[in-house]
Amino acid sequence: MNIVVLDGYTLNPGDLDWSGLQALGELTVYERSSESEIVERAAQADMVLTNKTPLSAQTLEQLPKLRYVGVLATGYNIVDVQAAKERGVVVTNVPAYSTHSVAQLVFALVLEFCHRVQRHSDSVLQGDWAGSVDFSYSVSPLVELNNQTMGLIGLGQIGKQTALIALAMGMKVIATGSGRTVPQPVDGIEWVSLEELLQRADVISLHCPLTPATNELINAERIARMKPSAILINTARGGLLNEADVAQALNEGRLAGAGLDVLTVEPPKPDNPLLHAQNVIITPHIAWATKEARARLMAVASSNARSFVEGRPVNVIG
Ligand SMILES: NC(=O)C1=CN([C@@H]2O[C@H](COP(=O)(O)OP(=O)(O)OC[C@H]3O[C@@H](n4cnc5c(N)ncnc54)[C@H](OP(=O)(O)O)[C@@H]3O)[C@@H](O)[C@H]2O)C=CC1
Ligand SMILES: O=C(O)C(=O)CO
Repeated sequence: MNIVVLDGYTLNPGDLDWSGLQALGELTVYERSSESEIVERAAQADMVLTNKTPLSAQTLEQLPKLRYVGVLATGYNIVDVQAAKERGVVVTNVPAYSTHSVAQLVFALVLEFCHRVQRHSDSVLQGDWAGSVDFSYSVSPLVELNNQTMGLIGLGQIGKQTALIALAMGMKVIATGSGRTVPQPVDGIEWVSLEELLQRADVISLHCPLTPATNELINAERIARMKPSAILINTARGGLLNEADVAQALNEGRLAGAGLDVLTVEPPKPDNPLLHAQNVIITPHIAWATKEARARLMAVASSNARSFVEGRPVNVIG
C-alpha cells in the first residue's frame, strides 16, 4: 500500500508516532500541503489521510489510483464524500476521540465570560488589588451559571458531554437535533425546536456537523430571535455562522458574547470581521488537540486504515 498523509503536523507535531500506519505499507507524511500540491503528492497513493486539506470532486478526479480517504478528524466536511463514493473511494472518519476535550473547551470559553479570570489576574498583577481600598473588586460583571439555560444545537457525542457538564453546574439544558432522527429521551434534557431554543437559551453551543443544511445556521435573522444577553459558543465548524452577521450583532450589543474555536477560513484572513468584534474570544481550533485526544485519534485512524486493508472497513462515511 502506498499511503500519503497530506497534513500530519497538527496531529503529530512530534509527540506521537506514525508506526500504526507505517506497518501497513509505504508511508509518506507531509506536514502540510497546499491545494496546488495535493494531486502531485497523492498521485501514486492507494490511501490518503487528511485532516483539513480539502479533497474536492475535482481533486479526486485527478487521483485515479486512490481507494481510501481517512479523515484525521470527526468532521469530514473537507471531503466531497458523494464524489468519492461515485469513484468507489471509501471515506472514513474518527468519531468520539475528542469528546471530553471539546466539551472541556466549551466550558473554558463559557467560564471566561462568567469570571474573566485572566482579566482579573492581570489587574491584580499590575497592582490594582494592592492599591484597592476593598478586599474584593471586579473589573467586569460576574455571572453565575446555576439556573441559566444551556441550548445545544446537536446532541451527538460532544453535545451530550456538554449537557452533562452543564447539568452538573446547575444549568437547565435544552437541545435541538437535525429533525431527521427521532429524538431519544435523555435525562435532564428537554428537546425543543430550533426556534424555541434560540429564544430561551442563555448560552447557545453548536455541536452539529457542517453540511449544506447547517451552513450559516446562525445568521442575522436567527440572532434577532436570541436574547441580547446570550452567549454563543462554536467549537464545531466556522461555516455554521454567518461571520459578518455575528460580528455586527456583537458590535451592536445584540449578542452579549461569542466564544469561538473555529472560523470559516483557518487560519483566518486578517480582515475576518470576528477578529475585530467586541466581546469575542477566539481560540485557534484547539478543542481537539489535547495530547490525550490526539493519541486516540492516531490510534483510531491507524485501526481504520488497517480495517480497510484487511477488507472490512469501519467508520465509513455515507
Ligand atoms: N473544534 C474541534 O476541535 C472539533 C470539532 N468537532 C466538530 O463537532 C461536530 C460534532 O461532533 P460530535 O458531537 O462528535 O458528532 P456527532 O456525529 O456525534 O453529533 C453530531 C450531532 O449533530 C446533529 N445534527 C446534524 N444536523 C443537525 C442540524 N441541522 N441541527 C441540529 N443538530 C444536527 C446530529 O443529529 P442526527 O444524528 O439527527 O443527524 C448529531 O446528533 C463535528 O461534526 C465537528 O465538526 C469535532 C471534534 C473536534
Ligand atoms: O475532529 C474534528 O472534527 C476537528 O475539528 C479536529 O480537527
